[in-house]
Amino acid sequence: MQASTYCLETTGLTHRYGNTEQTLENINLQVEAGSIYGFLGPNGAGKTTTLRLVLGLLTLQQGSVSIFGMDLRRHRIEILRRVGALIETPSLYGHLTAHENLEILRVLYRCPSSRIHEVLDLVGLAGTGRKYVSQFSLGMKQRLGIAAALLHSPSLLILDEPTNGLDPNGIIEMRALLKRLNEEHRIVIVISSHLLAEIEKLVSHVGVIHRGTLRFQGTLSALNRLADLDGTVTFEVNDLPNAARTFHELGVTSLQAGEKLTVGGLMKQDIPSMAAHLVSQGVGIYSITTHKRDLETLFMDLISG
Ligand SMILES: Nc1ncnc2c1ncn2[C@@H]1O[C@H](COP(=O)(O)OP(=O)(O)OP(=O)(O)O)[C@@H](O)[C@H]1O
Repeated sequence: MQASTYCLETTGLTHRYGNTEQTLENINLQVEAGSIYGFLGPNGAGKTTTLRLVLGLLTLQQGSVSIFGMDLRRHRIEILRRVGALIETPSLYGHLTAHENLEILRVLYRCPSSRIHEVLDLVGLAGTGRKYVSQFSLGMKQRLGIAAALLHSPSLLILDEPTNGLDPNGIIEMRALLKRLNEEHRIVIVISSHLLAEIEKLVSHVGVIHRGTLRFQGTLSALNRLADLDGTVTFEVNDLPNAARTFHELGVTSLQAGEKLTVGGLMKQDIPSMAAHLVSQGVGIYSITTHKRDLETLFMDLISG
C-alpha cells in the first residue's frame, strides 16, 4: 500500500460519459488532513462527476483515487466505512420523523441507538420530536442529510452543494455546523459549490474546476495572494504625459483615467522602484493606490475563457 500525505488524492482522473465530450481531464485533487476543501466551479464544470468517482458511484475510466492512503479500487469497502457523503439532495422519507429516518439507516450501519441522538444533537435537530420531515424547512432537511452521513462516525465528509437553495440564514447555520464538525470532531470536509461567497468564510483550501480541468488548487490564503498579484495600481501625478512616457519606456502599459494613471499587472514589490523612476524623470507623485482584485473577480477570471 502506497502511503499518501493526503486524506484524499486523485491522480489523472479523466472521464467521459458515453460518446460525449470529455467531462473531466486529468484532475489531481489533493485534500490535506484537517482541512475543509472547497471544490468550486460553475454549473456543469464537473464537480458532481468528480465526487461520484471519488465515492465509487461511477466507474473509474482513467486515473486513480486514494483515500486515507488506500487505493479506492482495491479497498472500497474499507474506505467507504470511514467516509460520509451527501450528493445533491438527501433521500429522506417525508412521512417519518428525523429519528425514524435515521433509525432505518442505523440498522443498516449497525451503530448503537445512542448515535441517533448524538448526530441529531450535532446538527441542531434534537428538538424536532414528532415533527414529520415533510414539515421541515429545506435547511433542516439538508442538516438531516448531514446527520445521516455522520451516523457511522466518518473521518471524511463529502458534500455536493449542500447550501443549494438555502436562504442566507440556512447558509450561516450550515457553515457553523461544518466548522464545528471540522474543528471539534476533526472531520475533513470536501464541499462543492458554484458560489465562492458561500464557502469563502468556511474553507481552508480551494480547488477551482472549469470545463473539466482544475484551474487552481491551494490554500485560501494562496488564492488571496493570487488576487493581490495582478491587481491594478493608480498613480496620481503632476505631469501625466511625462509619467505615461516613463511607464511606456519601462514596458508598462498605463491607462489615463481623469487626472490619474492606472497600471495593471504590477506586483506590490514593483511599486517602490516604479515610483523612484517616475521621480527621477521629474514626475511629482501625489498618491499611489493599489486595487486588489476581490476574490469573486479572481474566481470569475479563473473560470472565464
Ligand atoms: N449521466 C450523464 N450523462 C451524460 N452527461 C453527463 C451526465 N452527468 C453529467 N453529465 C455532463 O457532464 C458535465 C459535468 O456535469 P457535473 O454534474 O459533473 O457538473 P457540476 O459541476 O456538478 O455541475 P452542477 O453544479 O450543475 O451540478 C456536464 O456537461 C453534464 O451535462
